[in-house]
Amino acid sequence: MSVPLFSLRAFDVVYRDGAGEHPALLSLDLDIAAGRHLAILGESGSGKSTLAMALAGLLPPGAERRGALAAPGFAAPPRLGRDIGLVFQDPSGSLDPLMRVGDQIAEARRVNRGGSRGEARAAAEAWLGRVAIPEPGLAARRYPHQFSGGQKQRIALAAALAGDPSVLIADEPTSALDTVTQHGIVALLRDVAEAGGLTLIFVTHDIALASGIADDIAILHRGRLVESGPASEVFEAPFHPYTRALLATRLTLGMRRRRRFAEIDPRDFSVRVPGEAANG
Ligand SMILES: Nc1ncnc2c1ncn2[C@@H]1O[C@H](COP(=O)(O)OP(=O)(O)OP(=O)(O)O)[C@@H](O)[C@H]1O
Repeated sequence: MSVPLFSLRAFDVVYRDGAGEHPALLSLDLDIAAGRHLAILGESGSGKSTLAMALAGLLPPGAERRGALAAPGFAAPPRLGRDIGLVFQDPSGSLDPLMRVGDQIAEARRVNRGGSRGEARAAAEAWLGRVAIPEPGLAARRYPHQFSGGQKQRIALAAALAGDPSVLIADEPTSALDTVTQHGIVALLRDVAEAGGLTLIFVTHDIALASGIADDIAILHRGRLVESGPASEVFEAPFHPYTRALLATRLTLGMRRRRRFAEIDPRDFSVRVPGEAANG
């Protein structure tokens, strides 16, 4: 790999609160390559969001970092909005309900890239078009509540990209959406990342979505990186028993959601399909 965008070595994150210490990431060694699409995959609580927030420089004050997290692929320390765009699971959390969506995207443009108000407004409408919001000129004058959940996520994406970042971190951006809308958002993320030559870091618990978007995969389990590499290698020749178990659960992806990860026994990584013998 040429110079990685991000490089983590023996990287730990520990949360501390009144109830004690909660290790969220343990001894992570990972290089993230520029221009590729990385899916960070794992079940709930495995540390995916913690890793995404650490990369974005957004760990909360109570989080203690140890080890190294460097950004050698940037000329200067990366800045949120300008170098790194961020979208979350709930687009309402990143959109101001009292502000017209066009103004929000224009503001993100001006704060990060300067220019006149007119230029920023034009950029906002162009972005609304690029994320496939119909009638961008009219849409720009509407408020977030006047859009569907999927449209709001598209608008949040436009705001995240308005500052022309080179990296987009998407933390479970489709979890709150129905399946059809999910696939539309994933296709859009892939398209905008490809068109802009962006590095995409996509956090998900869903193997099917990860396999639809990722060049590279990093799999977390209980705060540890158990496997990482090109998606084709990880999916075709998984090395770690947890990855093999995770892929075995892929058979159940068409089934009810709650079954997906509950079937892996953390003690021996065997896969237990409810009502059947373990096949791990
Ligand atoms: N602010 C916090 N204070 C204390 N513990 C935290 C905090 N944030 C996360 N944790 C703990 O750190 C661990 C990793 O959490 P994290 O949110 O990174 O996992 P995740 O894989 O993104 O999970 P999910 O998919 O459910 O969002 C969990 O045990 C979680 O309870």
